Amino acid sequence: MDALTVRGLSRNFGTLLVLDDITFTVETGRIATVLGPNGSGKTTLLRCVVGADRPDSGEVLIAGHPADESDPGQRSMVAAALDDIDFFPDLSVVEHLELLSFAHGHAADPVEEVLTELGLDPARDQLPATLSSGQRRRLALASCFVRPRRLLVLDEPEQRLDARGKAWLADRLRREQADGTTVLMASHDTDLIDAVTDLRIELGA
Ligand SMILES: Nc1ncnc2c1ncn2[C@@H]1O[C@H](COP(=O)(O)OP(=O)(O)OP(=O)(O)O)[C@@H](O)[C@H]1O
Repeated sequence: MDALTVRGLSRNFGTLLVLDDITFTVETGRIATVLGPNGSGKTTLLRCVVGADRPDSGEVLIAGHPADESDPGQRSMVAAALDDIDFFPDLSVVEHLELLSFAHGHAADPVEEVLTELGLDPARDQLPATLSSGQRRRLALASCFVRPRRLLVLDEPEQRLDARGKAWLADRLRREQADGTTVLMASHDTDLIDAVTDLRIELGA
């Protein structure tokens, strides 16, 4: 079964044609990376895949079905960390993760494990506004890992991570893959791309 199919997808903003007839398929358990210079449409493509933006033409199929944000079954399959994550200002790090884990009905309770893995345990009681930019990025990634997922969509997940964080990320993505999760990410980090990518999706400038 193909986890993700994008077919003939186009998106323009006014006269600017950002995505021009993009087609690709990602098989289950593969890691696909969207590559391209600044402004080439990587974020726009990921936003169209998760339903945060609508393409002008073309379609997105998730596990063979048209992408539909209002479908609870499909929503529960897709975990995303794009670059516009809003946190609840009055919920601490641990409260955020507990809320997400609970709301998505995760069978296990992975919050403590994920806090430790992401190095967020010392900041567990802090509010988002008091976190460093790297810690906020880690919280965004942690939010994906405390919930069930079959498709993981990440926009430049390496952003703001230190060297150890980047090494962890490559390892984590390989573990996601080993668990049968499909990954679609945009990245500029050649080490990460070379370490994990099965399928390269190149966008022009
Ligand atoms: N809502 C919008 N309205 C107008 N233009 C937009 C909008 N969203 C994106 N764009 C434009 O579309 C183009 C692609 O943007 P996008 O963020 O998808 O690029 P990107 O490949 O992710 O870039 P980067 O590598 O810098 O993150 C840019 O020229 C951007 O200015």
